[in-house]
Amino acid sequence: MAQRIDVKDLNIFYGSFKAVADVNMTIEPRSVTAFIGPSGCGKSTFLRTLNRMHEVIPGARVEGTVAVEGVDLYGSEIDPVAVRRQVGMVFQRPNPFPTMSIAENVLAGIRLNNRKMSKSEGQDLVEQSLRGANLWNEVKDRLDRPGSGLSGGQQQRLCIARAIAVKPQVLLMDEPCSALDPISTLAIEDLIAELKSQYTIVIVTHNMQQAARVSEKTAFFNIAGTGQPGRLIEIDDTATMFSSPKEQATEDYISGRFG
Ligand SMILES: Nc1ncnc2c1ncn2[C@@H]1O[C@H](COP(=O)(O)OP(=O)(O)OP(=O)(O)O)[C@@H](O)[C@H]1O
Repeated sequence: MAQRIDVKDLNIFYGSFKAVADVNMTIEPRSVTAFIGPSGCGKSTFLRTLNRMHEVIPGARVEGTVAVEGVDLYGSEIDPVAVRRQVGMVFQRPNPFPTMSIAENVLAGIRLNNRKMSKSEGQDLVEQSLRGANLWNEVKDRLDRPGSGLSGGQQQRLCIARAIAVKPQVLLMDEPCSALDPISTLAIEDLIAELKSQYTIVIVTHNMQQAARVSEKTAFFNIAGTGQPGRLIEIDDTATMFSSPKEQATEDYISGRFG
């Protein structure tokens, strides 16, 4: 199911402000790629262009291409809704639908996509997705209770279950652990390690140890100054990035000298 992403000459705008300039990168399937860099360098903005969430913001647009398995997501014949089904997203704050039950939350993405399924098919998918998100054992006896009654870490795993229920090829995660305690963070990191055998995973994180723990590749973004666009400085194997990066700016950031 995992797919490769090729980004070419990507420039990202909010109105006339160029927020990110000239990104070229390949994101490998069945692996985790981490985006790191100082605040405002455009990590989240870039992440949102990988499933066309960026253009939901009025005035926001991109130039360049984002190809998933060779197909440009921004091609004129491409339906953005289909893109978001293929490329799922998990956000910083767990955001289950508060009035829906745990089971309904898992199926919410399917329902939005208007897919009809029988009750037993729905039940199977709920179980399969919750198992996939390492949450089944904790919630199997209260599937009809509100998703908002779970702990923060459980809610985030519920959101991951909701994302994988639509069977995406790619999972984008924007600081998925920043609102979680260390134990829940570990649970999510373990889950990411399991999911990467099936999905292409991209994670934005401020936590350098987390990038080192979970990812195969790390991309460092930087910004030259206020009002300047963010740029990709380098992307390499995570072990190399954290031991012998090619660029001085990467070394300075990783060693905590700035950012
Ligand atoms: N909705 C928006 N409208 C206009 N400008 C925006 C919008 N969202 C982000 N920006 C700007 O785009 C630039 C990149 O922001 P972005 O949030 O992508 O950075 P980031 O690296 O993810 O930062 P952080 O680590 O603080 O989350 C910033 O200058 C930001 O102010």
